[in-house]
Amino acid sequence: MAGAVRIRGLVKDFGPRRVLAGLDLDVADGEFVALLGRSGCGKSTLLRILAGLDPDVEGTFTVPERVSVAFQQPRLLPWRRVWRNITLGLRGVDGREVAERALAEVRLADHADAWPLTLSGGEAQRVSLARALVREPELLLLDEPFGALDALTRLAMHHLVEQLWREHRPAVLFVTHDVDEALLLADRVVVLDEGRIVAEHRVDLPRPRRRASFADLRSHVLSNLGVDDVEAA
Ligand SMILES: Nc1ncnc2c1ncn2[C@@H]1O[C@H](COP(=O)(O)OP(=O)(O)OP(=O)(O)O)[C@@H](O)[C@H]1O
Repeated sequence: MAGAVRIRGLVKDFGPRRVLAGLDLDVADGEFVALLGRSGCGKSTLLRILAGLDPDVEGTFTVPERVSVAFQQPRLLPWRRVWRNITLGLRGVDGREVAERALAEVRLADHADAWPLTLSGGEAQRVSLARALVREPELLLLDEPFGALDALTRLAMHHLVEQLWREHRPAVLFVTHDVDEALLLADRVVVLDEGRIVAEHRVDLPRPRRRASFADLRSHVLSNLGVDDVEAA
């Protein structure tokens, strides 16, 4: 297989500020990769570039044909019902039926006719995931999708994302600040700093994972991020 993502020597400048400095990264078909790094290190910039939202770069990258994105804020259109938000831009399909199927997958089967402003944060984020899924992405770009959610809703979303990934098997590039979240979900954790990948860790643990199973790896990743693991023994 050609691989889902291949990035070589990617450089991105905002004026005099170099945000990506010759970044290389591969993501295999169906692989779940978490991208960690300090605030402002260029994670969202990288995702925006891969999503085709910022063509002004140097270097090369290839992504598959079907790429979907979900952001920290669900970005639903408040004047369209939930099902219309999901199918917006999809052509040649029975939108209602496709939306209902996707909503059932994110456990919101009875919310097709709801208005976005009546949804909780977790529900809106699940609609955002459904909208990403109906495009049957080969690559799913998730930019801190649970960053704005409370801890319990986050836990439920971890299970849901893992299950959806298992069923659909897109490659995933998942930006998060949460090391535990990365180790719970990803096949590989990569750490970005100074515009390049500075460390990577394969997470060879069976799923579903427990936090206790990755305590050592957690300390290691945190030290790559320049943070002491206060929970370490
Ligand atoms: N459109 C823009 N114009 C100018 N500078 C920008 C623009 N977008 C991002 N930047 C700068 O590029 C750097 C990287 O931003 P980016 O949003 O990619 O970081 P991040 O790693 O996703 O941060 P966070 O974890 O806080 O979301 C930051 O210094 C930011 O200020």
